[in-house]
Amino acid sequence: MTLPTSWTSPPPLPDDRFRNEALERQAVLTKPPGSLGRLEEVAVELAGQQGSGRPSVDQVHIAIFAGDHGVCAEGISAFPQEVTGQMIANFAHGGAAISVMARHLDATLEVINLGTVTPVPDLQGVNQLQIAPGTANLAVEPAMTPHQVSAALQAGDDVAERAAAAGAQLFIGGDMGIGNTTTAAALACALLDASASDLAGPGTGLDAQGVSHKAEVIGRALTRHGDNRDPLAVLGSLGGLEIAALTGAILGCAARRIPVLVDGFIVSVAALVAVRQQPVARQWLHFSHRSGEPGHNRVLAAMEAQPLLDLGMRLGEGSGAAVALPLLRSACALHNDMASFAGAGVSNKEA
Ligand SMILES: O=C(O)c1ccc[n+]([C@@H]2O[C@H](COP(=O)([O-])O)[C@@H](O)[C@H]2O)c1
Ligand SMILES: Cc1cc2nc[nH]c2cc1C
Repeated sequence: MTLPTSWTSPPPLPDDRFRNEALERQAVLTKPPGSLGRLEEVAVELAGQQGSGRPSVDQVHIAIFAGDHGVCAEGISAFPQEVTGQMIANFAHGGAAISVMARHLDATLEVINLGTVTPVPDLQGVNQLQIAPGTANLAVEPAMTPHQVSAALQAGDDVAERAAAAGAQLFIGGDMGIGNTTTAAALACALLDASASDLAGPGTGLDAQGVSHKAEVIGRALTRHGDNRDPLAVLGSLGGLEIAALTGAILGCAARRIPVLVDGFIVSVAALVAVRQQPVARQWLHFSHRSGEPGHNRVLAAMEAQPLLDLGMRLGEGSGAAVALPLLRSACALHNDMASFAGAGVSNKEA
């Protein structure tokens, strides 16, 4: 399998000097130490990641990765497969949740169609790659060929390259793919040695009977796959085109020193594949929200991730990350612009 050239060595580490300086600055700002809670940690991590004394997430690059899933043949989603292609058009026309949020946040938005079952017309802002007309049915055969995995990883890395060239200070990846909660759950089961019933959830809205059928389909896929735990082998066997591209984008951002704000269940599973492939990539990740999809908890725990928000969102598209972005902006503004005890003439804590 050919891997993106940005992966020839492990990702760099964030810059400890800027991280430590940011910690020292937090200690002298006019507030009791720690009183801004997680916002302090966010600013300190961003300072180290950006190698800057004034962290900023004004310039944000959002990319939505879309693809179809052969496992839909097993009846595992509440929605029909053609919605994937229809939603790509909705992203381009500005009517999807992430389209609204990208405008609201003044972020760049691009859409990458990795491969749909129904053809999608040429649309402005949509990069049509069509690596395959969706994946194969992972319950009966490997979802992707090694060539397809390579092409999808490279597509993600290309997005990271574009984000870097545009001067992005933060990257948000989103997903769109009917059936991809089955795919993501299967991937997570294989990587975490979890059982299908632990990680199968309602996705777009299955009832309890639908969820138990979905767990049975995932169980069949896991039996077929066997016990190979190599992250890219698992990705090829049980993954999706958009999930592979997200993995490529996350590792591509880490390689280029761009912090990533991780969205919900599907993007977190792509991040898990990335972290299993290159553990240092974890140091470039911020976690935005806890999805309503129940399997998300296990995936977050495996990366020791504490998401910022828990709003019961389960949309995908990068929407949870977009909703959390203002928290990162607040963290930066407070870190950069608050007065120090000495500067404001405020007495510090008693020694
Ligand atoms: O990211 C999440 O947390 C999430 C949770 C549930 C559903 N989704 C979205 O819903 C679609 C997949 O759901 P399903 O039921 O078709 O597997 C896909 O387009 C995802 O973006 C996303
Ligand atoms: C309408 C719709 C929008 C979505 N956005 C992400 N996943 C989705 C699934 C559906 C069904």
